[in-house]
Amino acid sequence: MAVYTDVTDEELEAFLAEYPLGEALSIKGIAEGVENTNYLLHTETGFYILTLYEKRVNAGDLPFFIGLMEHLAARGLKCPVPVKGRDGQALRTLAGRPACIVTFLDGVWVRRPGVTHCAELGRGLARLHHAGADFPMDRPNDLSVGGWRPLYDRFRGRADGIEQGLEDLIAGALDRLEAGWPQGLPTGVIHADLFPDNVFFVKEKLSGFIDFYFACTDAFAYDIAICLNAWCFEADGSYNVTKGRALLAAYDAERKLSAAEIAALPVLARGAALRFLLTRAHDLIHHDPAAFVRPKDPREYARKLRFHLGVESAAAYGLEHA
Ligand SMILES: Nc1ncnc2c1ncn2[C@@H]1O[C@H](COP(=O)(O)OP(=O)(O)O)[C@@H](O)[C@H]1O
Ligand SMILES: N[C@@H](CCOP(=O)(O)O)C(=O)O
Repeated sequence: MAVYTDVTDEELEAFLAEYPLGEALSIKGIAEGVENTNYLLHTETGFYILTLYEKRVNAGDLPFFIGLMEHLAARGLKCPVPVKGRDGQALRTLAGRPACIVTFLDGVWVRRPGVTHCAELGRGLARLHHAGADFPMDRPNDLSVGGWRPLYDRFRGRADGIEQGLEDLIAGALDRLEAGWPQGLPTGVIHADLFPDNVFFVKEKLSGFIDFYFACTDAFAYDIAICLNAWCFEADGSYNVTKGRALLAAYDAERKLSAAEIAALPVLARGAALRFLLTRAHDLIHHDPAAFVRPKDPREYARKLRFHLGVESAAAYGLEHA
């Protein structure tokens, strides 16, 4: 359960006094999520999400995340909008944590996305990339190729305890990716964590994106590679090319992929698989048994990485003109 920080009635009352939202009618901790504390807040003016940023979020990055949500929403993308207090600020402190209220998004996330959801996602992702194109701030991706080895070093020697052979898999993939990571691809704001739990749907229509706290400046095609990993594999570990085709065709119809992006897709997909394998393995090994959050399974991403290591062309992902 992702409620790391409790808020007392007095703290909430003083916090809310800074906003034109009326008094609190109820506040409930949200069990879902991993990184931050989220509350569903009901006030006299409606429902909101109150987020307290926990240790993995660098406070210096918050103006980027808050500014990005404001920017994307102003361009018509459906995402939470930070609510400003009477002083014009969206970001302040609550219970010793940086905190922000954002608007509530309707919809639910889909546990088992189908082909139609993947097409909606592809279209939505391309729109997100277009909407972020003129966002003036930069945030380097600290979880791209340059960040993987230092992360691996924090649990090197313990990977085979998760699964026999993991150490060789990671070391081999790291060497290859560091030597051949694509450069010069079209770049801009990417979400970088667009898993199904961060995309809301109403019936089969995408109703919005949440959780922009890994967003950064990086190659657009890397965001696509993250989505192929997170949306297009089945529970048995197989890649569903029909889902991949739907995602890629819908993206390409909205934002044309360049030849360089298409050629880079297999390497980017390996990198995306390694990135989530590393963070999951790290979080599992360093897991505090007293914490409520259940670590995600790194072996799922080891399987995906092995699949991508055997892919030579984006055609294998379902891209028609690869
Ligand atoms: N703007 C929002 N509107 C509606 N629900 C939200 C919103 N933001 C977060 N939530 C709820 O909170 C949960 C956790 O949010 P998330 O941003 O993924 O947390 P974390 O950053 O801790 O992973 C979501 O699954 C969703 O149920
Ligand atoms: N999507 C990541 C973990 C981050 O969790 P989120 O709740 O912030 O999306 C993974 O699956 O490893």
